[in-house]
Amino acid sequence: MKEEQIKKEFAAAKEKYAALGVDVEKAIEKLNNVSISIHCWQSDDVSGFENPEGELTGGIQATGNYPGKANTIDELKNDIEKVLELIPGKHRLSLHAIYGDFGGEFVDRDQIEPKHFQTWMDWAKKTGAKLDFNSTFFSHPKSGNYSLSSFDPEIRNFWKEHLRRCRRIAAEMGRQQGDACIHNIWVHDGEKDKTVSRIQHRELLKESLDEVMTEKISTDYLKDSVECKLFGIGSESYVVGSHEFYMGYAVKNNMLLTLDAGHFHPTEGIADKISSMLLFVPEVNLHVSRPERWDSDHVVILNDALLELSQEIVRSGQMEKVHIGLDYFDASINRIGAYVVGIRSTQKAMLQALLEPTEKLREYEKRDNNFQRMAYLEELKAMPWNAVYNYYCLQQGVPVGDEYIQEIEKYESEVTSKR
Ligand SMILES: C[C@H](O)[C@H](O)[C@@H](O)C(=O)CO
Ligand SMILES: [Mn+2]
Repeated sequence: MKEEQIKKEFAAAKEKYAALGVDVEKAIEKLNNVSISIHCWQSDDVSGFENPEGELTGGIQATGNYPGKANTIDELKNDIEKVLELIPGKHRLSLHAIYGDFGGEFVDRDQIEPKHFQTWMDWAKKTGAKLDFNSTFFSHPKSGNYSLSSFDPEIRNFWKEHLRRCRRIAAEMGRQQGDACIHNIWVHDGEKDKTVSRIQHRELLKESLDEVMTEKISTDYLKDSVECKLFGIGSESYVVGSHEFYMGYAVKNNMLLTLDAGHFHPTEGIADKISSMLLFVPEVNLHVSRPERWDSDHVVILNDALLELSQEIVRSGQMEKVHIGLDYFDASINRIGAYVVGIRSTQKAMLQALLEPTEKLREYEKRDNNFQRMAYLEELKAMPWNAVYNYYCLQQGVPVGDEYIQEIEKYESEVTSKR
């Protein structure tokens, strides 16, 4: 697309939005402050570098076998750098504990230390992408159905030590980057079929978390967030860390709650949860995903669920308290493409929400003018928000419109297809 055309379309869009009382430049500025936490695990189908040939367990599954996955830390870094070149704004990278730089040695989960992530911290400094972190309880011989909530004290101790170390690693990331690292805690524990000892396992999970959390670490460095789930593959009947469990836990302990779009009943969205949770927890962490009939972790696209979620984030007036992270892993398509589409779609949804004349809509709402509210909400769908996004990309020196597709094809033919 020609620069002149992009600017012309932007000028027309700006005028249209101004007529609704919307300041387009302000919306762009706010969008530019939205740092999306990019999940490292789309690049390699959640294999990691601890035991890359091992089985992916914990009730999650990456389906497909598209060539070109990242096999080494360097490949992963290169892929993420390519992604960062193709999207506007400054973003974060979310690492799982199995992605450490273990120097070819096997380092078990109860042995990991900040030093195993120092090369990542150096990379983050160099690229300007801050880090978030995730403890990894799955894909390990000691995590069958249960880890932190196991009846076996040895198993629990092993995972408590893992969690303790992950918190310290995340805190060190936060310290070095001068910005708190969000440490996400997702524990897959659960069972395939009707489970009788539900409360016992939940007591154990609570006990394990409580014990590890006695180590106080400043939220200047570390923000712990707990992620619930309704069911997984092989844990269809019972997941210890359910929504009620972690909502209760986060509220009681004043911690962050992670809402993953794929972790609820198939037709239940997470958008409407934002305004409630912000009243009871200090901040909310999101795992933006796309469940297709189940928690299938499809690439995020610009659909109604994403738009509603973005609207609720913006309308809450507390954008700075909602951390947007991505969580999907599609192994059936070009993985760089999967990242770029998901990130750009998330930004487009956020931009549409930021371009909403919310106060005007609220005025109608207050007066019970619900036809007008509905009509404007419909009209907004056809407003030229994409011209604004194109202009934002131009401003930031990244591909405009569909230009990123060619870039990805080029990277595929020159880099990923040769792996
Ligand atoms: C790999 C991630 O930690 C994982 O996807 C988790 O966040 C999740 O959502 C499990 O379903
Ligand atoms: Mn998740």
